[in-house]
Amino acid sequence: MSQKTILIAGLGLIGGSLARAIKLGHTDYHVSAYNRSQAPRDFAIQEKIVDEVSDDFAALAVKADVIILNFPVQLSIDFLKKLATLPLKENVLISDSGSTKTEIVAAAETIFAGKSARFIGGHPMAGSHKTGVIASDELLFENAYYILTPSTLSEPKDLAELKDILSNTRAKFVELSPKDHDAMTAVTSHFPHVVAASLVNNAHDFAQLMPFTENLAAGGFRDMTRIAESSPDMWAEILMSNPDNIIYQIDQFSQKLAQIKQLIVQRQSAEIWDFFDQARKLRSLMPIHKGALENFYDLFISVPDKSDVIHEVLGYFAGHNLSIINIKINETRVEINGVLQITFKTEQDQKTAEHLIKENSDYDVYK
Ligand SMILES: NC(=O)C1=CN([C@@H]2O[C@H](COP(=O)(O)OP(=O)(O)OC[C@H]3O[C@@H](n4cnc5c(N)ncnc54)[C@H](O)[C@@H]3O)[C@@H](O)[C@H]2O)C=CC1
Ligand SMILES: O=C(O)C(=O)Cc1ccc(O)cc1
Repeated sequence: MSQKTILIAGLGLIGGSLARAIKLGHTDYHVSAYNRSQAPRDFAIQEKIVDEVSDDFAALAVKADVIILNFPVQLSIDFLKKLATLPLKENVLISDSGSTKTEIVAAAETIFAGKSARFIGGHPMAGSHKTGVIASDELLFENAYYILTPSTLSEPKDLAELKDILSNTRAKFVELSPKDHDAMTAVTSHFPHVVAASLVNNAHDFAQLMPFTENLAAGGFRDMTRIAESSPDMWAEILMSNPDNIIYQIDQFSQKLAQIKQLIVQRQSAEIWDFFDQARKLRSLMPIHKGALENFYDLFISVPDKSDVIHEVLGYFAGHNLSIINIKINETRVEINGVLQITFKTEQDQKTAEHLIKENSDYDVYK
């Protein structure tokens, strides 16, 4: 154990979650936090998320051994520039949590060329559409990938040091080049946010003609658009920071839409079936089915909206000694089925439970 001062700059959802995890994992560390506004600072002290808070970035930065920037991407680059003007500690280790990596790593390499500061880009691949320290959670990154992008300002021992500092996030660390990171996250994160926002805007436009439309949005629309409630500040910056990869995805996607449109125009029902079947098979093979809790096994049960349904389903398992890790019921509405999600520790328990539910009820069960 070593005494270190860790500065969390930006006490929002990500900064707050990192601070919580770091402090819980390393009680010997002094964790300080910069935030421009007072309410998050007061909250963080009250909740014992950090040891010290201030709106004086420079004063905290010069005392820090490790600095993690948790701002919208472009602002983190501005803060890197500020850091370069300060008498920082020798060999200070700097990282960030931004959703794009090429721009910030290139900026750090230029800004700190010839200085002793070390820089490693970071991106925890978990989060929420919510913002702010109030939504922060020390388990936010558990089992999620945490991408680290080394730079010319870092060596393997620096990576090991950063992983140790972040170890209590319980994330899975992966090293990628900034370029590969930005290409891949454009597909799985940045472009889907563009689609979600477009779906909502599209429904709204159509509702100008037929106002009842929005009332008919069901579970599928809700699942596909939750992230449209994300912060516009953050997403505008992400698009500006990774434009070429996102434009490429928009072009690829436009081609896919044009293809399916053509199939519909030509009434090619067999090909349309193949289009959906291919997606269904591919999705079932994607690692997202393991969720954040890799190696845990989920069952999704379509259940009626009644108060004792969890009791009822658990009753089917009586005497089978199944290890259940988590039970969650997604929002249900009167007369509409809800989804009961039960997470098991082993595949065998998942199979047994599936069998028992099918034997005792006519509920649909999915993995
Ligand atoms: N929200 C998410 O799900 C994820 C976000 N990220 C990245 O993490 C970074 C932080 O995002 P969140 O914590 O979600 O956002 P947030 O909105 O919860 O927090 C942003 C922080 O930046 C500060 N800030 C904003 N403008 C400022 C300014 N002009 N001067 C000083 N401070 C300012 C705010 O006070 C706040 O502390 C972003 O770069 C984002 O791309 C990465 C992974 C997941
Ligand atoms: O809300 C969600 O599900 C997200 O997609 C969270 C998220 C947002 C930004 C990132 O860079 C990584 C993860």
